[in-house]
Amino acid sequence: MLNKKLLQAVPEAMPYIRRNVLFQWLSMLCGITAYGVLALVSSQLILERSFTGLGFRLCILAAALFGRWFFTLRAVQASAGASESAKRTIRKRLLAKLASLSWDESSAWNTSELVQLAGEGTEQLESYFASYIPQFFYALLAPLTLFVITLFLNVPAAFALLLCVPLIPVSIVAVQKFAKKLLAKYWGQYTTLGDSFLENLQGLTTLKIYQADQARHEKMNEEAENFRKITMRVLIMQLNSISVMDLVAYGGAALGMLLGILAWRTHTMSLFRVLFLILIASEFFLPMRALGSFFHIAMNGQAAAEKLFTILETVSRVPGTGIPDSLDIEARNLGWEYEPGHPVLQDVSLHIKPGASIGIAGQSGSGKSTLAALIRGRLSDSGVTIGGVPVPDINPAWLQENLTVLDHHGFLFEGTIRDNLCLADPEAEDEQLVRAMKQAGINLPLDAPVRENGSNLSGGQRQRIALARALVKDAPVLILDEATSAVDAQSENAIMQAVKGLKDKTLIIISHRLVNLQDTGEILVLDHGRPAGCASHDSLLKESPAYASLWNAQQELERYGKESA
Ligand SMILES: Nc1ncnc2c1ncn2[C@@H]1O[C@H](COP(=O)(O)OP(=O)(O)OP(=O)(O)O)[C@@H](O)[C@H]1O
Repeated sequence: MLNKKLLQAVPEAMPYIRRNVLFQWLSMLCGITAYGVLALVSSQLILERSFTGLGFRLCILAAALFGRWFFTLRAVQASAGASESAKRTIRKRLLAKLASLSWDESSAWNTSELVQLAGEGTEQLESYFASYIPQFFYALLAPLTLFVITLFLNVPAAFALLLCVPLIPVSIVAVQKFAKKLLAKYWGQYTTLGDSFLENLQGLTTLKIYQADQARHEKMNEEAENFRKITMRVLIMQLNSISVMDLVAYGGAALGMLLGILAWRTHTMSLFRVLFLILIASEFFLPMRALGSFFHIAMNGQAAAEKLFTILETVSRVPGTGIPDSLDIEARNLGWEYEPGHPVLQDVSLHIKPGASIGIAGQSGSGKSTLAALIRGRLSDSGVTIGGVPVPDINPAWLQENLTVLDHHGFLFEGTIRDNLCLADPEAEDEQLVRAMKQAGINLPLDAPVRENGSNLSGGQRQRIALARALVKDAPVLILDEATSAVDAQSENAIMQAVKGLKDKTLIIISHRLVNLQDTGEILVLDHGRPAGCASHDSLLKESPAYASLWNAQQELERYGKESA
């Protein structure tokens, strides 16, 4: 009934949990005192019809009620503390873990699942720490305390009440196995629905263009209906088990009261004792009954926790600490496969000296971006070295400092152009920013507003601002991975001109348009992941049939394009 792993995951919550249990216990003692005074005053009024000492007793009653209110308040505060520390710790650990994973390690989880776990999943764990765990200990402590008190009132009733209490946890354990399976399924459907929703939202324009939105809508309705059904099954299971617990709790309390009344009728118990027993009998069961209701919330939290732990327990690569002493990039007989038995790169060798420029060419799917990802450390393989140090062993901060990548869609954030450029260097002066903009061939004011993802700019403007940002960063190695594939010819020229002007940088340029690679020192040609030549443009035309056929096909296409224009 207790998840040790979860408890150990948030040791910070333990002091709050201990305080919560203590305050609940003190609150219960105050409640018992109040019941005791009530029973005493009532029996006095009934039997003696006298008001002697009533004022004093009422003062004790008021003090006991105040104590109950005060300690309950403190228990609630401790509960809030436990919940806050649990949420903070779990979210921190989750984010730290995700940040420590390499790109290929983290791509095993999709975005919406992670968002759901960090949000809703962690919220559900909050109830586990704030309500379930303290209640678990309190529900053990309370009946034992009441048992000791009841022993002074009536021994058979005390034993009867104590023996009925464990029936509640027994019923909880009985549903636990079934509930666990059901809740795992519930979480599975919840994340699937979240995934579909996010994917459909992101691809809504495409769905509309291809008039596929209606079909997707129906599919999502189907998934939502399945989720509704499983939610109903969870609720039915919870309501049924709560009904069983109610039966045990109130049935047990009634039994205790009955035994007390019978003892009173046979004159073996005073009226005060009977009244006191009647008042406290339900208190025996209420903590266990509350534990039962929290149990269902806790089970939900545990289903989310199972998923959280699969992430937290992922053995991630220890980040490298190496600092290369040169920018010599080398790969010897490099191979890579995303899935076992499906090689994407085989036998690739290259050597890029500092300040050199290299083009990577090949048909779509030939492994160009994969090679770039290996060079920049996004995939954990030690086949590429920089300055003799395998890339995964290099300090990630060093890699980020020295390598900059510009892909086909440089992301722009909401704000101004200045805000976006200053991401690369928060200290950069306006003069430096303007120079980079000029170099990238863009003529817009630094304070020009940028909407989310640059939606108020043209594709060409967006990409040129992204290049300007890369220039502000001024890293010695610049990787362009299809940086011009989504822009107009004018922007493509401006970007390529700017790149050609970067004489002091190591340039790795991946482009489908081979004219963009023509001026690089060397071009590595990939054919289905295998090297098919590495030389200058002119030599490759003669020596590499794969390159020559790519070039000729492109020339043919461009000629056709010009003629038909
Ligand atoms: N994350 C991934 N998981 C599994 N396979 C992948 C992954 N990324 C790429 N691939 C596969 O690896 C192969 C090479 O992909 P890569 O993106 O490196 O090719 P590319 O030459 O850059 O293609 P393009 O020119 O179209 O961008 C493809 O068959 C692709 O399906």
